[in-house]
Amino acid sequence: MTSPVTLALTAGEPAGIGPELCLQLALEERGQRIVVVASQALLQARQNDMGLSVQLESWQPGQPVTCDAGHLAVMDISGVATTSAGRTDPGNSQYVLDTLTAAAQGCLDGVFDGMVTAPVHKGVINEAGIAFSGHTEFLQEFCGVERVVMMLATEELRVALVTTHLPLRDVPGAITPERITQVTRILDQDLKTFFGVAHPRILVAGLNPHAGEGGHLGREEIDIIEPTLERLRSEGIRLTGPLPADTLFTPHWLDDADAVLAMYHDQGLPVLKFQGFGRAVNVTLGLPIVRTSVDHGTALDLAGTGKADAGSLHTAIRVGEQMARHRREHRKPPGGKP
Ligand SMILES: NC(=O)c1ccc[n+]([C@@H]2O[C@H](COP(=O)([O-])OP(=O)(O)OC[C@H]3O[C@@H](n4cnc5c(N)ncnc54)[C@H](O)[C@@H]3O)[C@@H](O)[C@H]2O)c1
Ligand SMILES: N[C@H](C(=O)O)[C@H](O)COP(=O)(O)O
Repeated sequence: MTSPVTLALTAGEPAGIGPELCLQLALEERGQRIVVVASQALLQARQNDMGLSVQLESWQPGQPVTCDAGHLAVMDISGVATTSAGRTDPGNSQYVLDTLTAAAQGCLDGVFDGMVTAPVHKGVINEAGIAFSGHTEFLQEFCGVERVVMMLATEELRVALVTTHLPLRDVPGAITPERITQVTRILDQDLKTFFGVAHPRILVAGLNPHAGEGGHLGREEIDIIEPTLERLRSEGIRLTGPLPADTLFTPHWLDDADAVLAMYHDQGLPVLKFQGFGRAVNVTLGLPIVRTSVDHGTALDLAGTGKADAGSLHTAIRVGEQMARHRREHRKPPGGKP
């Protein structure tokens, strides 16, 4: 018998749909132990506004976690400045980061088996004078690792990225042999560790139109990507590419692949989100902790209306639990109990 998984769920941007998605989740019976890491006052204010009735239970490490419908365990984080739905406030930024820190530290300390994040608003955090480009980079720095990989996935498609939240003008300079090597090794390893893919087959996109058209539309494929892939192939990693990104996302290639490695954010993610927005998960690979997230943003236009769909949050929780169980398996001593 395996013990239940305990996941921290950060509620994200106070003005966004994160807090109400947490409350929506609390109205259901849950298979996992979920502790929402957020301001309890914020959750109470949002449920008052929306006419919801969830019993918020203050939780601290070591205490049991309720899974009952209508109840929600909350690790209270102080410092929220304003709680209005739809109206962002840079004064909330440090509080938002404090929720991430508390959840991540709890994972490192073994209090949580993993963390799931509701969306934050990158722009508002920067408006507070805090440089922040995303959970992915924040957690990379917090955990002190050199490289992590952003991967979004649906049941049918996984898309990982060589570069994450970079201005487009900075992308070509970031496509280096070192980065491609690190990202590809992490992707290959974590597909095995967390997703049960024994011998991952990875399609790699080129950077330029038509993968550079033999050097006539850019040379990154010839000078950087292909030689790097060749070295990685010699390590036994199964790579196809660099392929033209416009035709890579077709059944001809995808039917025989386990993941796509795109060179930059808007090369890969629009395809994934077109295919499965609302039921996809965002995973950070290469961390010493499990972290999953929703596929959508703060949806300020929907906050407080009750119209936000919780489909992606359900996926993020399911995949987070699956990854946490795989991590336990990998750490289990031979013959030992999980
Ligand atoms: N995981 C994260 O933290 C994360 C992910 C993506 C975007 N963001 C951030 O969110 C902010 C807003 O980004 P955006 O406007 O590009 O994207 P968005 O996902 O917030 O909104 C895009 C559209 O999708 C709708 N939508 C989003 N989530 C929905 C849901 N659960 N149910 C129904 N409809 C939903 C919105 O109403 C909007 O029309 C930005 O600051 C961005 O950086 C954060
Ligand atoms: N790139 C993500 C997306 O488009 O869904 C999103 O911005 C969230 O990224 P982080 O998990 O790094 O916050």
